[in-house]
Amino acid sequence: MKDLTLFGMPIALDEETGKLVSSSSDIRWEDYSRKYSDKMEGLLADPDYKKTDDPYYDFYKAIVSDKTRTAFSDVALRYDSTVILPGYAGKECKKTAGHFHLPIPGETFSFPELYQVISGTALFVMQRVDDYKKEGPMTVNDLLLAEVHAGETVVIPPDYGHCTVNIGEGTLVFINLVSVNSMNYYDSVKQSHGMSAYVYHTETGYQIEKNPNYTFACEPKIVVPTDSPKLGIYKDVPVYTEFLKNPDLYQYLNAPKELENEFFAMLKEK
Ligand SMILES: O=P(O)(O)OC[C@H]1O[C@](O)(CO)[C@@H](O)[C@@H]1O
Repeated sequence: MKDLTLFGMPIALDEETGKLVSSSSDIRWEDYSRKYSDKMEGLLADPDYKKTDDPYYDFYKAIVSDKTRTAFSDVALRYDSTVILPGYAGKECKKTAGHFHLPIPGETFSFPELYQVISGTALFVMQRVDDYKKEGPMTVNDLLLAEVHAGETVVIPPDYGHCTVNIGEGTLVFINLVSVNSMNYYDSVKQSHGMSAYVYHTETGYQIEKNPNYTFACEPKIVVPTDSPKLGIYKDVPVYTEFLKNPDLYQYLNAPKELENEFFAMLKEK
């Protein structure tokens, strides 16, 4: 068992099964699901990779303790976790499917989403396109690849489609804080055979390749996150703990306009 102290609550990773385990009966998740490689069909760099028994990632929806449930529901935010298992599809690093968020009701832009890495190393692929519901090739106007290590946090800006890639050698565990009203849109990513950057494992780390099913009006930028007091983000401090101190500070996840620049300002080019 590996203790995952960055969760801010007693949750460990069972390294044999890759599953999260809570040592407190008070902590629950609303739902759990595991995605296997067959469900990634059409999203991978290699269209022929279809090993159906290869586990890709687990999703734990709405993790709360009885004591903290209302702190999250009062501000309409949800705390989930995703665990991407080790391994590769050919040479491609394992990743989540990827999606865009639909616009906030009554607005022209979508909900942002906060992610903190709990264990392992992630590359968050974040892409802004000309039209996320386009049927032909989407044009990428901005492509940010955020390298995020355990204890670090990134916020996906409104209107950026995103997926998370496991670029470490082991299991990647991360949490997200997101509006309960945020809805996902998958079709255009699926039709494009994944996000606009494919990430491959190499001897020295990882390598990026542009997905040929997109048109590019920009070059990919590798960035790293920094602390942001305005966003309640501090390296090695669990977002869960920080959120409970001041849930209202995280209202930017429901109403992002005022702090939007900060989502970009906290990212530094590598
Ligand atoms: O919905 P996808 O693209 O399979 O990815 C799952 C991801 O989406 C979320 O469910 C919430 O937006 C994340 O917690 C998770 O990492």
